Amino acid sequence: MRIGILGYGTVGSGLVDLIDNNKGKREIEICSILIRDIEKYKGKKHFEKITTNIDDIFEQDIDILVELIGGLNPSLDYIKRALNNKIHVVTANKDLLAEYGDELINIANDNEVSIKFEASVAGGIPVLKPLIESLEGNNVDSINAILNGTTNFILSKMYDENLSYNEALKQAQDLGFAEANPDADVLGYDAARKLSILSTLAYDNRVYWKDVYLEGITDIDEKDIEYAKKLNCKIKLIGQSKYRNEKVSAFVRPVLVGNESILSKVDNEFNAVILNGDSVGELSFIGKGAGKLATGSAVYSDIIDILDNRLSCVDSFTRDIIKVNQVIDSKCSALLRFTDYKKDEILSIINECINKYDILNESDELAILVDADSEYEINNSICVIKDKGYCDQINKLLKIG
Ligand SMILES: NC(=O)C1=CN([C@@H]2O[C@H](COP(=O)(O)OP(=O)(O)OC[C@H]3O[C@@H](n4cnc5c(N)ncnc54)[C@H](OP(=O)(O)O)[C@@H]3O)[C@@H](O)[C@H]2O)C=CC1
Ligand SMILES: N[C@@H](CC=O)C(=O)O
Repeated sequence: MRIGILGYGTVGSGLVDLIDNNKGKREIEICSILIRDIEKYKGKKHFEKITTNIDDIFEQDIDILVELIGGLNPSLDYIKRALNNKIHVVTANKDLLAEYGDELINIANDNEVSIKFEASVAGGIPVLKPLIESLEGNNVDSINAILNGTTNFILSKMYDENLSYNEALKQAQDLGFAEANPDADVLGYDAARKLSILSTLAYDNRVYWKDVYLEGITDIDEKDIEYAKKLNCKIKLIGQSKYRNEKVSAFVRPVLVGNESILSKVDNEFNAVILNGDSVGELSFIGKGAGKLATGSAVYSDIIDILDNRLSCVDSFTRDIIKVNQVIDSKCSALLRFTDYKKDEILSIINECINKYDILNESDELAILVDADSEYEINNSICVIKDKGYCDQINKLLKIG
């Protein structure tokens, strides 16, 4: 099997190591590797195969194009060119799948080749293949997940080692976990894209990533961590989606997760995906969600599937986009923090609109934990408090488990 690799960074070099380490077991020939800045790669193995010219890749009569550049451009053009030339594609690029999954699957189908993307969701965890193949006999109705290694790493380091947000982000970047632009990680876009890919496959309807309710971790501060510890919780960037009565609800947001739950035990760059199938029940997948060899492992497995002619069908992306509800319409709890506030007035509104509350702090700021019948109730009381001018700065952090 002759392959061309686009990108020789974290994942590209992880894949090359895996191919070299497995030499003799499998016939995979690296024909050419595309990068931008040749100077950076002097002294690296396979230097003789490195090029900055995309045409060199397509002139090599390759069977598979492996795209590990990231982003939408020029990856989209390169992948389309491969598919239209009847070359299989393997990619780790969730940005592309979330935005153009429908178009790419259609082009692949028209050309009778495969596009595989195991590494695009949850790095090294084999979760798409079980979802596409092994769970065919199920209707999956919920996904609860940690889908971004960088943010999970940052939140773990802030919680366990009292690292500042910036120190932890720098470490995640040095370890190769973060995206080229880490805003995609910390603002939640990356996790939303991954949740949309998982939800599309799980519910066999296209869930568009921009319809997912989205909050990143940039507002999480030391006080949130203190409250989390007080409540026996951790803070995790959770991706959750549910399918009920032909409707989907989906969010990516930082959440207080009870210490007894599986998700609270998933730390650092590890990811977790918990699915519920109507036949099999709950299934949990946990493993490294980012990093060179872990992600390389998922890319390698896609190449082997093509080599062994295991080409599964993923038409879910070509279905109609389904409406996504962004607010939780069932019982829920949240931590509310008020700075510069009128305490009595706020509590009287909370009393009117919300079932139950506990005060956690009323010295330097007001912090209360509320239990409500739905998130609408919580949002409603926040609106009233703001409208009446009792507090401008209100932070809300959902609590689950
Ligand atoms: N890092 C991780 O843990 C994971 C990453 N992914 C995904 O894998 C993909 C690759 O990520 P990662 O390896 O971390 O990225 P890196 O930034 O480490 O590497 C990117 C590589 O692509 C090359 N490249 C970038 N743009 C171009 C271009 N326009 N033309 C030619 N070459 C280009 C870069 O070359 P140069 O150095 O010369 O600029 C570099 O070799 C992304 O889609 C990412 O989201 C998925 C799961 C986990
Ligand atoms: N930046 C991503 C890399 C893997 O998808 C992450 O941190 O999870």
